[in-house]
Amino acid sequence: MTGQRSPKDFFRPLAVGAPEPLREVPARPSRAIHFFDPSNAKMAAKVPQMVGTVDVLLGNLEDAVKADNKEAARHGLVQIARDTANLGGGSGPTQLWTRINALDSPWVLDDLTTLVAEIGDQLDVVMVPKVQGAEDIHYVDRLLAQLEARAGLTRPILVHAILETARGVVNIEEICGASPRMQGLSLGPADLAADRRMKTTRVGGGHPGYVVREDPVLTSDNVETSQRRTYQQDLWHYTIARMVDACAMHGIYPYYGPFGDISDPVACEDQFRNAFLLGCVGTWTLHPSQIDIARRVFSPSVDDVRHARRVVAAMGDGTGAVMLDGKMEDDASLKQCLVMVELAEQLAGIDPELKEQYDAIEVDA
Ligand SMILES: CC(=O)SCCNC(=O)CCNC(=O)[C@H](O)C(C)(C)COP(=O)(O)OP(=O)(O)OC[C@H]1O[C@@H](n2cnc3c(N)ncnc32)[C@H](O)[C@@H]1OP(=O)(O)O
Ligand SMILES: CC(=O)C(=O)O
Ligand SMILES: [Mg+2]
Repeated sequence: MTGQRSPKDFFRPLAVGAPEPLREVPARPSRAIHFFDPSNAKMAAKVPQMVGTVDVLLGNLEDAVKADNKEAARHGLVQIARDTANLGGGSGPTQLWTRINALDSPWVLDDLTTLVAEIGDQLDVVMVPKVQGAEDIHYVDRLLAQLEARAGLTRPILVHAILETARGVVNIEEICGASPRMQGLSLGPADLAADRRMKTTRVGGGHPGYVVREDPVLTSDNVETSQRRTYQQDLWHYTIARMVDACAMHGIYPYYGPFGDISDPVACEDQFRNAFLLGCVGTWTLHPSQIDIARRVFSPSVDDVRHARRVVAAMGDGTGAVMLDGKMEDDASLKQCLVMVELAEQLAGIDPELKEQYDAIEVDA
């Protein structure tokens, strides 16, 4: 593809002295990417006690941080990273991510130069907003390599793109494949809606006007018998499905994004669950009350793990077909069950409560 590195150069460091790019993106649990504003003293004070209770803590520097607080947020994040034990750095229970300012903003260069120099060894992933195409990832890729080399880092910092422009959606495959640093994609429903000129005013979630109406039921005299029901549809289905395919193709991870109606945990849970079922590995949490929802939704249920283990056991060498509870299982349903079993094992490795629940599962023949 034009502008892409040749296969032989794809995994070469982009600066002398920069760490070797990873061949495979580590599958680290990231059910909840919890956003906080490092310039908000009350939020910042809560961060140390959140380590170990949430998979990812993300210091947000972009939208939702007031322009006057941009520098305070950047320096606040450096301070928090330095002062908080077991936060980020490629191991430990909670990863440290940041969302930098947009690439055309006056703040982004200082965001990257400061953060990589000061806390690059702790920073696991840099989230880049409003990514339009591979050229944005190439810019960040080279700059990170130069800064990593200067800071003497031995582990590459990964990059996550937010899909929040129509052009970004159109270029989704080239964005995912632009660099071995690419860790994943998140949906940016608020900016994306504005860029597409959608007629919504929300941050993620459904809309009561986006419906399908059932056909009229007529009597033999051609009179309508009852009111026709409507069914609300998911505004984000198309975009999430594209993200899942593009990410799966490139071996990276898709995430839902923000659900702005903090006061509606039920609808929040539904949106998160749709994303989980379609293939997303996690979501953002904007408020502490959303963390438990994300953790619950993006961890396979005990019933699903029990069923998956039963299929694995029944399928023996993994070939052929068997009947379980009146249903046919074969190589393909086994593969789905293995996705569930592997995710459960991975999560049990970092979540003692889940480990206890999964360990207690008894699988009958
Ligand atoms: C479209 C996008 O770009 S989405 C991404 C950008 N947006 C964000 O990052 C938003 C992050 N979240 C927030 O700013 C806040 O949660 C808000 C503005 C939504 C609500 O904040 P508040 O009105 O303070 O909520 P609330 O009163 O319920 O907070 C309860 C407590 O939780 C704290 N809290 C709220 N949000 C967070 C958070 N994200 N992380 C840690 N603590 C938090 C509050 O400081 C408050 O602390 P206190 O008990 O010591 O007073
Ligand atoms: C997530 C985000 O930044 C947006 O929805 O615009
Ligand atoms: Mg946005």
